[in-house]
Amino acid sequence: MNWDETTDSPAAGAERLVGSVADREDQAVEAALRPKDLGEFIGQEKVREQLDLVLRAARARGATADHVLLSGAPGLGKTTLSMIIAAEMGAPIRITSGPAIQHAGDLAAILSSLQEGEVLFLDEIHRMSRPAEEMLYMAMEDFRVDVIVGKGPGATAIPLELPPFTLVGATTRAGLLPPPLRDRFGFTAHMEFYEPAELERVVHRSAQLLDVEIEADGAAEIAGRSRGTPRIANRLLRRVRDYAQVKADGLITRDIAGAALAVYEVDPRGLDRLDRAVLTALLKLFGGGPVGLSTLAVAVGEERETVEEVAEPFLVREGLLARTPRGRVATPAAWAHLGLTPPGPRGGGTGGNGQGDLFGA
Ligand SMILES: Nc1ncnc2c1ncn2[C@@H]1O[C@H](COP(=O)(O)OP(=O)(O)OP(=O)(O)O)[C@@H](O)[C@H]1O
Repeated sequence: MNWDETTDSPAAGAERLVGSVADREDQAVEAALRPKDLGEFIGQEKVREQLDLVLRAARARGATADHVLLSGAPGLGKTTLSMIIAAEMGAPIRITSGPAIQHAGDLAAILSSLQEGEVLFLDEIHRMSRPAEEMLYMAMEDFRVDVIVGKGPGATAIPLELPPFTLVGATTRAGLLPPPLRDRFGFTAHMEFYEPAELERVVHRSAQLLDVEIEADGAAEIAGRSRGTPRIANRLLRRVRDYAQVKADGLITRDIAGAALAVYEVDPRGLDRLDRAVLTALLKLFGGGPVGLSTLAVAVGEERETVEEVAEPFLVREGLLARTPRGRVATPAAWAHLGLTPPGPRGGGTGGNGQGDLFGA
């Protein structure tokens, strides 16, 4: 699975119950739900094993850990892992992000105030400005930066020694990082979407921390609708908890979880209203495609970008929709998911106009 093509865009994810980007409520409660050490961190076995070796070896040498690059979709635990790295190294952590560092001076200010061994977590590292990025190369390699004082021909570079530190960079798209930056990380970990069984464990753990009673079937129901993402699992758990409190006695069973998530229009596979509207239009109006993106967007009354960036990534990842040079095409799984019969070889079934993009997309 190529996650580069399948991540929700940050702007789009924020307002959906199944969006993978943190909303305000997530930010408020996530701190309480974060695993504190590698042992508590669920799933991502390979990453955990490799990181454990890197950190143990550094500790045994009494050295600062190598720089770490974490790549993967939002909500898979990159921030959590960076905090775990700091905790395992017994080091403080400073958290910032690429978009917050627009000038090299912003980065110089942060770097020059780091303590020895400190972990600097740089989220969305691919969105840093170019001059800051170049300053980071030298800081990562030689623990030194050149601070430029003055402007024009009179400008001078004053070298500044930095204490050894560990940079933990996070990105949703490792492919967007320039190779000189990527090469300066001693350890790169790619985080995959979680398996349903792993998400069940996440739900059980969070339920315990939130003091919510949940049956195994209830946790499985929530996990199956969480799109492989712990952040979404935790968010759905909170909505199901509300429902269980108001409509029942607080205990989350499979039926309660299913009924609660039906209210929020999250279906058993994790598709929401928009995802289903796109699939339904593709199947019912266009016979499963191929149809151009613009036509599909008009048919569901959404912007082209919304369909492309919000709905499609998950549909593609789930194998329900394919992007082909001739347009969007539904897979047999899409017909099955919506309980519809695909048209026969001579254009029977629900039919469709079989046209490409009327709007020239
Ligand atoms: N492996 C895990 N085990 C248990 N909980 C997890 C795990 N990974 C993530 N979580 C939970 O999911 C939530 C989101 O995780 P986190 O903020 O680390 O994601 P992220 O990848 O940094 O997201 P973003 O890219 O948006 O910053 C946290 O509250 C955390 O508790």
